[in-house]
Amino acid sequence: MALKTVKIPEVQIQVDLVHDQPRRKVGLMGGTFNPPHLGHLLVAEQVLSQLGLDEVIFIPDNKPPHIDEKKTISAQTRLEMTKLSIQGNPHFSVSDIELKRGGVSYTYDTVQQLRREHPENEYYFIIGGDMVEYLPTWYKIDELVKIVNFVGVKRPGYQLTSPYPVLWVDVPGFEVSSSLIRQKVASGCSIHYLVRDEVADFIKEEGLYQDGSSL
Ligand SMILES: Nc1ncnc2c1ncn2[C@@H]1O[C@H](COP(=O)(O)OP(=O)(O)OP(=O)(O)O)[C@@H](O)[C@H]1O
Ligand SMILES: O=C(O)c1ccc[n+]([C@@H]2O[C@H](COP(=O)([O-])O)[C@@H](O)[C@H]2O)c1
Repeated sequence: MALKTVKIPEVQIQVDLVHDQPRRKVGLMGGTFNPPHLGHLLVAEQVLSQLGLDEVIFIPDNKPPHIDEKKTISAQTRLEMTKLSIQGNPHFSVSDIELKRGGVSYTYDTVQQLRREHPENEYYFIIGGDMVEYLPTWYKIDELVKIVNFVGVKRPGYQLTSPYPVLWVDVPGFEVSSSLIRQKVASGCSIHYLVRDEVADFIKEEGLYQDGSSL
């Protein structure tokens, strides 16, 4: 059989690299993490697996919008403890985006910045059930709900309705909080099994929370 070479005219194909790829589902776990405890890890892991997220990024705030700053230790120290807390989980990471930006850490600013840097991602902001009733007070909340999915983690004793769309996730209740950890350290009580060993060691080595001034 005789073969003939045929010249095909050049065709220009434009591929939309952003929207032709499946969007990555990224969870954001914002917090003061003063200190990070096993409740944070339990919640992040459950949300990751129940919603089929690709990863969860822990974001320690620089200046929390609604917390008395005097009770908070340095952002750098909280960042360091958060890194220790997530060690070994390939789906977890820690971002210093709010520390680098400085000032009060509004979630709207953080999500906008992340969307600019990673337009391929779809974001899920994880909040404890205790936070949901305060959503109406958040900075630029009407715009924020349009660019992020809020995931509410059911926490016993807190209101489970919100004027804004919230994706509710059932997580076994584990009533640990950073305030409880600070109280236990100040009163010389064990925090074993409430925080990662690495975090407990760090708190001890640095002498954090011992004088009760951060209660
Ligand atoms: N045990 C828990 N179960 C479910 N969600 C939690 C739990 N602890 C904290 N969260 C949620 O994790 C996020 C970050 O919390 P944060 O760092 O302020 O810790 P916290 O334990 O609530 O701190 P504090 O006791 O100092 O108020 C918030 O959305 C909070 O509601
Ligand atoms: O943007 C806001 O107005 C806003 C108000 C309250 C809380 N947040 C964020 O919610 C996360 C949990 O807050 P907190 O106070 O429980 O540590 C943390 O990332 C905060 O920056 C954000």
